[in-house]
Amino acid sequence: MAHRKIIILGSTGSIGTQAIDVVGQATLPDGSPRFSVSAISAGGGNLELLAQQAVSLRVLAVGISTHDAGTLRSLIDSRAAAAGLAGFAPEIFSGPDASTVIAAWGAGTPEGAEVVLNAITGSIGLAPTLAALGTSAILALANKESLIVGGALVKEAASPGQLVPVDSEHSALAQALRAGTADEVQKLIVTASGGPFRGRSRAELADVTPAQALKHPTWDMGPMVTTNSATLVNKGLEVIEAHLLFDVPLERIEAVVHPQSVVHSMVQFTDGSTMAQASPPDMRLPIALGLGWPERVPGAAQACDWTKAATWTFEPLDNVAFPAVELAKEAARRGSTCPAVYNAANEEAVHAFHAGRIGFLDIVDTIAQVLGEHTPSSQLTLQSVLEAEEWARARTNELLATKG
Ligand SMILES: NC(=O)C1=CN([C@@H]2O[C@H](COP(=O)(O)OP(=O)(O)OC[C@H]3O[C@@H](n4cnc5c(N)ncnc54)[C@H](OP(=O)(O)O)[C@@H]3O)[C@@H](O)[C@H]2O)C=CC1
Ligand SMILES: CC(=O)[C@@H](O)[C@H](O)COP(=O)(O)O
Ligand SMILES: [Mn+2]
Repeated sequence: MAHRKIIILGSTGSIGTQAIDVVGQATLPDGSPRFSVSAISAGGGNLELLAQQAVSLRVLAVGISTHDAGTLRSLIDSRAAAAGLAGFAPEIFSGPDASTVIAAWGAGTPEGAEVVLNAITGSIGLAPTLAALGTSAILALANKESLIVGGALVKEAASPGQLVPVDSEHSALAQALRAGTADEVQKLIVTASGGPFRGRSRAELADVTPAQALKHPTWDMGPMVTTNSATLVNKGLEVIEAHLLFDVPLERIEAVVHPQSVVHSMVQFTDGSTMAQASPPDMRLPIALGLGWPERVPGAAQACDWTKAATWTFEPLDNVAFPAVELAKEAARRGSTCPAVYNAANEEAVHAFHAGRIGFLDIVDTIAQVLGEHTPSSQLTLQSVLEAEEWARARTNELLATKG
């Protein structure tokens, strides 16, 4: 166990702020900090918080995807002065490539990070993911979208053991997979809370509102992933994520509804044994494991309380009301640029839903239509992914303009 320098991309979000919490708590056996943060980045939607993080973590570099470097600098200056840190002046990078620059910040120098946590939301995280994989750092990946849209490109860029999942289900699978060899694995079972609309029929989903979709039953997360949990698109993305991370064929990956979100996923082995990872729903556990991988971080989160009565239930997915998982599997089977189209269409439709332009059912219906119209590129390259995404976003918005 040794001290690790980390970089956090998306530091102001749900995962980013919980990661900073983990960093503040974790110590080495001698009581010294286990982690320190050398650089952070965010979208620029919350400059106050970013400046406060930069000063309290004493980072060496900060990135924002907007062009507000001047505002950020003055916010950092005034917070640093108030904290008695005159002269504190981290490097600031601004503009659309800032997180990509931060992802590789200090690489190859003594200041370089041992772990990069990508906690950006959306497929905009692809370039930072590839940049982090171009260094010798471990990539602790919360930004599932970059793996799904980049597919083989991301896998090829990763050296063995470099890509470590932070997503709760995939962290659970990675832990359960420690119990057996690859040829002993029969199935991966990815659990789903079922979201706020679990149990509803398709007809009963027609009038649900954005506010209702943002009321997740078990997790407190950013708006995109919360909405994706409501449509089950999140589970579709996670089935593809599991397929890519663990090289298990899609037909041997199942999603099952587990409303309590305590069993985070399971591996079924060929002898009939199932290994499950269980803990109360708290992302600090998989975040800490991602930062410390392969070592656990003691005290990262509360364990289950076995002195209290508890019930865990499991039920099959309703693929009629929630066809997003089957659709994701179809996208992954077709391969190439199809998963990128699935994700891009979803990102656009979710924005339209929250803007009140379309209904809830239009989200997955539109993904299906756009995916159906897509001709996958013959070769998966960064260029073909970006082109497919651009086409999918434009086509989605064209279709959505006729709804509402
Ligand atoms: N939240 C959770 O519990 C879980 C999340 N995940 C995954 O983790 C990722 C992050 O989710 P979550 O933390 O909930 O999301 P949030 O919306 O809470 O946070 C997103 C972060 O990304 C930053 N960001 C947005 N756009 C850009 C950009 N162009 N460049 C750089 N940074 C940007 C935001 O900055 P700002 O707002 O300051 O502009 C913010 O810091 C997603 O992929 C999600 O699916 C997976 C499992 C659980
Ligand atoms: C915490 C986490 O990993 C989320 O991705 C979670 O999976 C969302 O819950 P759902 O199971 O409802 O999608
Ligand atoms: Mn998850």
